[in-house]
Amino acid sequence: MERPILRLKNASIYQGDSLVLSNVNVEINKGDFVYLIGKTGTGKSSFMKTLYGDLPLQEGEGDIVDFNLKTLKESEIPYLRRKLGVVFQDFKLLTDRTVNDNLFFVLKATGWTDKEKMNARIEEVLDKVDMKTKGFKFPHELSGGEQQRIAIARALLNNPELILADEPTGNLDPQTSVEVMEVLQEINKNGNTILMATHDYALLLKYPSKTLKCDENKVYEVVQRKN
Ligand SMILES: Nc1ncnc2c1ncn2[C@@H]1O[C@H](COP(=O)(O)OP(=O)(O)OP(=O)(O)O)[C@@H](O)[C@H]1O
Repeated sequence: MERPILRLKNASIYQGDSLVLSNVNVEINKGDFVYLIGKTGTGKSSFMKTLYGDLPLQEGEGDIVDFNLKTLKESEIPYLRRKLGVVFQDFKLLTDRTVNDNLFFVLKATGWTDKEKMNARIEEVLDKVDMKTKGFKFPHELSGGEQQRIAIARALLNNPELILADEPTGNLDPQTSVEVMEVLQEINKNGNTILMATHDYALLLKYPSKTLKCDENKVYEVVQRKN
């Protein structure tokens, strides 16, 4: 069997000295779409941050896209992030440049040099999120849902093995959330693995999938009722 994309074993996650999650055992396999739910302050963001190297894993074991989180060095973090696509609630687009230049910036920063290939890749990812005609726009000229679709396109640039989306619909109205979710579903159908933290139970009901819940310092899988 293929190795899981993410595997945490007896992992404990701390913010400073305080324990946020203990004894976490989680596996995510290629092609999975997994939700991470839980009340505010239960540790969803801390969990995500540990996965993209923003919080060190202090206890237990963790392997993600072939990196060992326990022994991860500061200098390895950029390489880990290249194999991950991270999407945030507040989009985090650079406001002083167009969509194309936002995407170009990331390609350049991750070692791409051939202009033709860069432009072709930008067109490809914009097409995946149905934003091919909006490359010349500045972020402030786009709606929240459109900005999030650009952020998803940006996450796809380097063909990530795993997409980590932390409350990607948190700033969007229900209709726009569904549109962004459709994009994520489509990307998942095309083979991308996605872990998405969310508060939005309506999305969970509409698009049921494997669900992990943070509660009382633990992470456990929720069995969804089918009715
Ligand atoms: N930078 C930090 N320094 C210290 N404590 C923190 C920090 N960030 C979060 N915490 C604490 O860690 C715990 C988990 O917070 P976290 O942000 O991971 O929860 P969350 O489930 O993502 O919440 P939300 O849904 O509100 O984003 C909380 O008790 C929070 O106060």
